Amino acid sequence: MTAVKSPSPMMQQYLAIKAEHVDKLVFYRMGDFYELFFDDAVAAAKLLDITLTTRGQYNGEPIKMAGVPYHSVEQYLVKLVKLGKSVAICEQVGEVGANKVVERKVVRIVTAGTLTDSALLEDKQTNRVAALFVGKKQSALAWAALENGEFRVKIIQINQLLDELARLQVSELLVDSAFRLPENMPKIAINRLNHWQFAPDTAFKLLTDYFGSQDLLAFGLDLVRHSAAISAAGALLNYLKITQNQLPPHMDALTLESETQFIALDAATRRNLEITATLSGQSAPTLFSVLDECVTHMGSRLLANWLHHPLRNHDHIQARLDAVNSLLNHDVESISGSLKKIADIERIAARIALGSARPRDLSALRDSLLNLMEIRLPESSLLDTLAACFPETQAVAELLQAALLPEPSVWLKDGDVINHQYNKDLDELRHLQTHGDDFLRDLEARERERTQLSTLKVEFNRVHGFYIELSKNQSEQAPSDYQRRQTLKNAERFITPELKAFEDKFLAAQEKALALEKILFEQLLGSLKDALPRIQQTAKAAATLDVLCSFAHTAQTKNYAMPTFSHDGEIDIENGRHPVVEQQVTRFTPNNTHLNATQKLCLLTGPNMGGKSTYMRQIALIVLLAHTGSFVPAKSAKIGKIDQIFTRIGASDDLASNRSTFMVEMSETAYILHHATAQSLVLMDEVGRGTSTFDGLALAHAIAEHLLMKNQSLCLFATHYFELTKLPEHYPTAFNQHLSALEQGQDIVFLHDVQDGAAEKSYGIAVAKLAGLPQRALKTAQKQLKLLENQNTDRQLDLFAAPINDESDDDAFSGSLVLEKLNQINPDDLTARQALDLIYELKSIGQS
Ligand SMILES: Nc1ncnc2c1ncn2[C@@H]1O[C@H](COP(=O)(O)OP(=O)(O)OP(=O)(O)O)[C@@H](O)[C@H]1O
Repeated sequence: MTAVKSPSPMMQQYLAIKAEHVDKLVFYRMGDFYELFFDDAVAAAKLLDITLTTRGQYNGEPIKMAGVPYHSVEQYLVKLVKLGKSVAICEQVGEVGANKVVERKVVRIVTAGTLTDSALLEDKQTNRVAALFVGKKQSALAWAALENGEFRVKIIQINQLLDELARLQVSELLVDSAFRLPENMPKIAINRLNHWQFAPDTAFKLLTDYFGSQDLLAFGLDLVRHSAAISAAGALLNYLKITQNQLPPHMDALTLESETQFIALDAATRRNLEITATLSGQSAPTLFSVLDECVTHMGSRLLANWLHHPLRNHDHIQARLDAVNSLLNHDVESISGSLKKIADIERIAARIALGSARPRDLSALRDSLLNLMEIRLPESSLLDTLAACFPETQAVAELLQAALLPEPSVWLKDGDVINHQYNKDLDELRHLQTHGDDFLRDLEARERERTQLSTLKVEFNRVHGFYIELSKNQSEQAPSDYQRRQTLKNAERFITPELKAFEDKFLAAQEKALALEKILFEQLLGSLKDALPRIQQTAKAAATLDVLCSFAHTAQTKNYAMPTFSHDGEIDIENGRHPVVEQQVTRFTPNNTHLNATQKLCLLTGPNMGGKSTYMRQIALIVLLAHTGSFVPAKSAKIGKIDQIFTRIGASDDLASNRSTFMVEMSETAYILHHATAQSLVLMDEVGRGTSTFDGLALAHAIAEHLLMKNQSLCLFATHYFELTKLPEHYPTAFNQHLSALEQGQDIVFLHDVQDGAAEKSYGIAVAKLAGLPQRALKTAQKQLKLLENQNTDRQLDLFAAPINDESDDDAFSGSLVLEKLNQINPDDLTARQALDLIYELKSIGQS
């Protein structure tokens, strides 16, 4: 029987650490490498494409091992985090001793949502981690961005989860271990927490301790009404504490977000409008890629956030618009020029908070703060507020100016970070070193004089320290007090007692100086931590200014106009353009849009490729842009109160969740019909086309009617079903428009021009010709079409003749139509004849 050897002390240490981080890959530091063992090694070898080897034995089996060099660890971490893995970084924290295993500790856990290293983060994307709590009565989502101290929570319905994740662009979600994820989850890292980690009492205590308050009422949260929100926020804070090995000190408030703050966009709408990603997942061309003229990464990230969070409050929007307008009349270029010199101080602030800032972070912060103070802004209420932020960090800039060398070393361990005249002791130690040069020159001169040896030099190198060097020829004549230190091919190096004494003093001074610089740097970080709220505020102000300048720049170069707002339900756009498509075509045809109380649902017809989707999206994008405070691609735009934008555009199979095109289409439509209000903007593109013609037509008709009568939203309804163009005859708030095209022989020319009335034909065959369908197939299609048209004149599908079974609903529809009609008239303005006509009209509505 072979005795099983007990694991080595090092392996025992590893196993103990691994036991605490079962679900993570443990990167175990050994000298210049991070090593992974057992299953972690197998997984890492596969994921990172690195060599799998073995080292020693455990339970009689070779231990599998894989490793990555410590100096290039970041590239491996990026890969793993992108694949949704979490990594526990285990460092050597004790002194390396001869006979014992060096002490090691997990110093941080790297997860997708909690990264702060600049090398691991996307420059233009805010990285967020969220925690979901699902309670019996209430559910809540809390989220945080370590890079800027954002910490928020919102009470949500569980079916809104995907919309919220899309809005916040979350990269990591924490859920209860028992939670069943929805089928069509986006590809983000999921980490499961134990149920107890959401316990409201523990969460409440953690949060109140963190904020140093007795309760959370200052944040609008009380334990009875918001226990779900408190659970979610507490679990999240605890997770941050574990991953960062400390409570992040820079989240100074927990904000309870309300439903009414932003225009709501569901996940499908964000996708369809291609705000920050194209439908195929690319980063360009998108609304963001076209608008991003920001010169700082902070600005770009804030712009992306603004585009995903259109405001509802007209005053707040107007403040942004006024600022853009003021900048337009000023020299925007010079402000942008100054902003270009600003570093990513938002992320530097986070690194200061977490104690990982490096010397060059602080010098960049110093230079940025000084530059910001030089910027002069034109007047506007918002710009005045921003301008007032910059001097707030003057004291910080001055402290950094005093404390840091103009160009400090990259690494603190190399010294030369702290400024001269900042600390007396450091100056003295440094003096000893510079003074050392004089001493050496003096020694060299004296020794040459004494020995009369012409090749004698006194020098220093990092490995061998100080030495006196003589050429081979003259080395034999070295005085007796010269002790040999090193023999080279052509020279001998010596040391003397005097030089040795100096070396000891010099090296001690150097060591002391380095140690002192380290202490001073830590102290500096400590003082900066106290100033964090002001630094964060300045960072936010700089980012805001950058976005406003970007808006002004776009307005100027792309000919955008300032939108205006009203309290009515209307969208009135003159010469509107699609911000992205107009950049891609040589000549974009602008179009007008008039949606209001009398024209609520526009039935949009026209040939394929005629520009229907572009036109519909451009309206949504103009509305969205206006609510971010940007000027808009139009000659003018007046927009009423909007609460939500819905889109049902395009047919894409949701293969991941095994839902057919038609199923996706219907569930998105169902969601819209359940949620759209009279203040919503709804875009429907060819609903019903995913099923048979009659089913599709009947559904499209019913959906349009529902939108008209129940939701009463402002709506664009693109369709190929010509039968639907009869709707306006029965519903006065529906109206027809079409995208025009010209037929030249068998060919078709798209004019992309929106005109009143319905399209006369669909031009399907002409478009198919354009797409290169073989002549023979085209001819057959033409014949077939003639046949079908002849048959159909006899059996035209009459949707409006068909009785609707649900009489009560029918009555309600007619009733509301009558009411709507009555609301539109002023009896005093009617002649007797008009009044009589009106009675006939009302009667006919009742009978229809
Ligand atoms: N207003 C416009 N001015 C110039 N070009 C336009 C305009 N609108 C659309 N286009 C061009 O026409 C192309 C087709 O437009 P779009 O996809 O909107 O057509 P569609 O009617 O929705 O087609 P389908 O019914 O096949 O989806 C666009 O990619 C764009 O190049």
